[in-house]
Amino acid sequence: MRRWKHVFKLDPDRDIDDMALERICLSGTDAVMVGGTTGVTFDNTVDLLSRIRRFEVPCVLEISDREAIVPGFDLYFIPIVLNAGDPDWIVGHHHLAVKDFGPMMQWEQIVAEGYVILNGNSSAAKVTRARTELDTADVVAYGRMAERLFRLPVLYIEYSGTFGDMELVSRTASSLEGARLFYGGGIDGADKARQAAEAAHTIIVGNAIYENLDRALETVQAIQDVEKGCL
Ligand SMILES: CC(C)=CCC/C(C)=C/CC/C(C)=C/CC/C(C)=C/CC/C(C)=C/CC/C(C)=C/CC/C(C)=C/COP(=O)(O)OP(=O)(O)O
Ligand SMILES: O=P(O)(O)OC[C@@H](O)CO
Ligand SMILES: [Mg+2]
Repeated sequence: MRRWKHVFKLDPDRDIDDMALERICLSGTDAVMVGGTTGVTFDNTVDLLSRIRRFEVPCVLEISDREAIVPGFDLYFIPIVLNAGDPDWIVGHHHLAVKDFGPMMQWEQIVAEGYVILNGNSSAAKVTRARTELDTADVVAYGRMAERLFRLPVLYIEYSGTFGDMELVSRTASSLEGARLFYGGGIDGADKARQAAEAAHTIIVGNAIYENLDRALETVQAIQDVEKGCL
């Protein structure tokens, strides 16, 4: 996970045909993450996992619903929304899930993500009642809390559905000393992928898969170009 530069996020609540799924899984992306804010069920998650498992790409579940925790993923990513207005999305659902699953959890498969949600119009912001009116200093402070207070391995800056402020992302990444900065939101092609990859450690491409697959696939090569430029 610490070496991932590019991840595709597939939503179990959205349709993807076999050909498109094959192109995603064979694209050269570092991993496929399964997740979404609404409409994620046990059944649609099992279905997507079994289709992805025809390929060798690492496959992780980002849990957003306790009813849709499916065995068989390589890793489980657990969002903790640091700027949630409703504490259930910081510790509440997690507490109930650990109460149910605690005895059978393989903790080495668990990756906790400190989320900061910055697009107030996104489903994730609405569900968690996120306080999105934040400036760079606020987000840097959340980053320091994530890695220093809570020892989280990942800070996820989430602009889901819109392309964010890369200056803010870059300054936050620079302030982290060990945690990885994941950036997701509005990466719809190579140009935005390059900008995001210059600011963050790992970029996540979601909606573009469903909106323009060819352009979404170009983001993988764009990351490789940024990497070569850094050598
Ligand atoms: C045997 C077995 C199965 C063992 C498994 C054990 C295991 C892994 C247990 C897990 C225990 C645990 C701590 C679970 C957490 C439970 C939980 C529900 C936590 C809350 C997560 C959370 C804060 C969700 C809020 C929403 C959110 C941040 C979702 C993340 C994904 C996201 C933002 C997607 C974007 O959504 P999208 O649908 O694309 O949005 P748009 O419509 O805007 O595009
Ligand atoms: O869907 P987009 O806007 O690409 O965002 C990706 C991801 O961060 C969503 O959780
Ligand atoms: Mg989405």
